Amino acid sequence: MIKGNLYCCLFLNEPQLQNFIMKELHVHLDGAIKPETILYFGKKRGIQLPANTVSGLLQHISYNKPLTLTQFLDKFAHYMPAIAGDRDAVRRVAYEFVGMKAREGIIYVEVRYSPHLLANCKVDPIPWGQKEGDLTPDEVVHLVNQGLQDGERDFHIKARSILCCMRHMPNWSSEVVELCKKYHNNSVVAIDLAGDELLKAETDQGHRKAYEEAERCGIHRTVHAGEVGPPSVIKEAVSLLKAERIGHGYHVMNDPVLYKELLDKRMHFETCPWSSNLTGACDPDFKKHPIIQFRKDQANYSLNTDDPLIFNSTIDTDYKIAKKYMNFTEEEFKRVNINAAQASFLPEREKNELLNKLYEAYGMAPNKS
Ligand SMILES: O=c1[nH]cnc2c1ncn2[C@H]1C[C@H](O)[C@@H](CO)O1
Repeated sequence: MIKGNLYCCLFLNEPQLQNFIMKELHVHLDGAIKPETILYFGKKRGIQLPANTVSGLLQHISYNKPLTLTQFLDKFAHYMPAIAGDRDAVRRVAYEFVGMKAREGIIYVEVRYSPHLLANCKVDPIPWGQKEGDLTPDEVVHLVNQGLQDGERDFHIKARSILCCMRHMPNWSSEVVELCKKYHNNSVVAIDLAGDELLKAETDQGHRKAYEEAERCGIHRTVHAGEVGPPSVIKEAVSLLKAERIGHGYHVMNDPVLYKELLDKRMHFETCPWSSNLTGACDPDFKKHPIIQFRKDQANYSLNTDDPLIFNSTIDTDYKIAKKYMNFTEEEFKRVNINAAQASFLPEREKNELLNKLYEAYGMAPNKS
């Protein structure tokens, strides 16, 4: 599956893009659903959607001019009622996700989601205005695992998952960490904290306790921080929540001392160029993007899609932006993917296997990044 010489075709059309093998660490399962699947389950379950064609639905869900993070987060409410609470839908979304990523040329992906936002039972409040049903957050994780594992078998790539706590729901977080423990290395590799980071000045006690428990039990940790929020959110993620990676993290640039400290520590930043434009996280002029500074400083970062359904994108969109506006070279794309492999939350042996695949595919000697 892995082709020897990969890069020359990167910016041509999609089938050739597969020749460049990539890793993706920051993508939301509920932001990466096929519109056809939303329509199918909406119709099957008699759930009203804003439109009944793919293009009509996309007009409501996806967009291409910057909004705020809060406005972006509101998009999920348009379609999640069609998927949440349905066993077949949850499993199918996970399965199709793996196929989608395999077609993009991704060989390893860590996909994240909130089990509570897909459930309709044993979750308080029940999300998306659903009636109470019998799908618990625990069973959601089981179903997503099945979908991901079936996808791995059929599409021949590796897919692992990260369970999200949600900033506005600190009462869900203790169960999130328990689910991480229960399904540790059965697809689930880490915990995340997602949602609107501007909600509160300080991270809620519920999240803190969950992260403490995660650290105690050897569960890997990433946190959305400094996407739209100030560097203090990143500081807190690192010092209090013991984050090993930072989701986005662009606003670290506003605190040069913290930035230097995290560069020295080799902290990994999961950057998402197109997302950062559409959520209003960064200046819309890509030539002023913090990723350019990351590149200059040879920081530890990766390139990711975040929510490709809503941003109407694939990983190719983000790579094209990096090449066109940020002067990315072949060497930098390789480095970014090696960074992603090294920062992945896989057990050491599997991580090394993947790294070796990359070195081989990129024509590099092992341990040279
Ligand atoms: O870019 C993001 N920042 C913060 N939260 C996000 C972003 N993209 C998606 N989410 C939220 C909405 C999803 O429902 C949730 C779990 O995937 O995570």
